[in-house]
Amino acid sequence: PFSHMPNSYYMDPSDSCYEICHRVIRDMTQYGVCVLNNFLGRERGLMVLNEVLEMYRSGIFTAGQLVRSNSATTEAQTIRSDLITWIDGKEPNCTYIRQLISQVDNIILRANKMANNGKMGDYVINGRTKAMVACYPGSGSHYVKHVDNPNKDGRCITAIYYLNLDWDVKRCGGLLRVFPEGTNQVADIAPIFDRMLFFWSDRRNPHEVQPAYSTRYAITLWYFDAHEREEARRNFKERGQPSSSK
Ligand SMILES: Cn1c(O)c(C(=O)NCC(=O)O)c(=O)c2ccccc21
Ligand SMILES: [Mn+2]
Repeated sequence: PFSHMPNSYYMDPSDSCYEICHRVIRDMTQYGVCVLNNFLGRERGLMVLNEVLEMYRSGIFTAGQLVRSNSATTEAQTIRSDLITWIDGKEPNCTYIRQLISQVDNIILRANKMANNGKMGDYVINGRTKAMVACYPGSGSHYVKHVDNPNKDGRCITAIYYLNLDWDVKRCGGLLRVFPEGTNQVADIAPIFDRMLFFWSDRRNPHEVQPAYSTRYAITLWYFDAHEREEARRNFKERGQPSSSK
């Protein structure tokens, strides 16, 4: 639960898209963070989980940045040990992941239109990255405190879908701790099964993944703001760097 933020919202299959979008707009506008529980419902959530487990078993995940030896000392300092793979959802055996992605697209794009004069947080959302499927293999794997988009690369909303059945933070760790800018209070979000999380990707929401002691899966999408993205691509061109394809 959030000390200064909304309690996460328990979705119900009868919820209309309007109600959900309204909730997203309200929480993002007021807190910059929004949590929706029971996002797909147990059955479809399990189908997404099975597709991710199958992908993991097939070995297509690549190590994040496993270790970077710390020159000052001999032992290799593990800076993050996540395993990731990028998918667009059209791959074989990704039917349910594809449905999840289009469900999130639906909500984000409609919420963006519904918000006052077609903007949510003054953004005009016109695209997103591929889906990043991430696995923390347990044994203390973690992700240091960071900002997803510190330098205006165009990403405005981070959307994370968690897949972890029976996740107990006391036993398994893996808590997402968000440090919202401008307050000394934190938002602790457990990566529990069928939970959907949205937050502004910029410096308003530094966050960390605390050490995980069980295998921890999540699927992340980053949504682009049209103007910021266009500006970022222009800057890349001027600096002669190919604008990233994502
Ligand atoms: C694996 N992983 C991440 O888990 C997060 C992240 O913030 N995750 C939050 C979470 O899983 O709750 C990231 O932001 C991230 C960024 C680039 C590459 C990999 C990344
Ligand atoms: Mn992040």
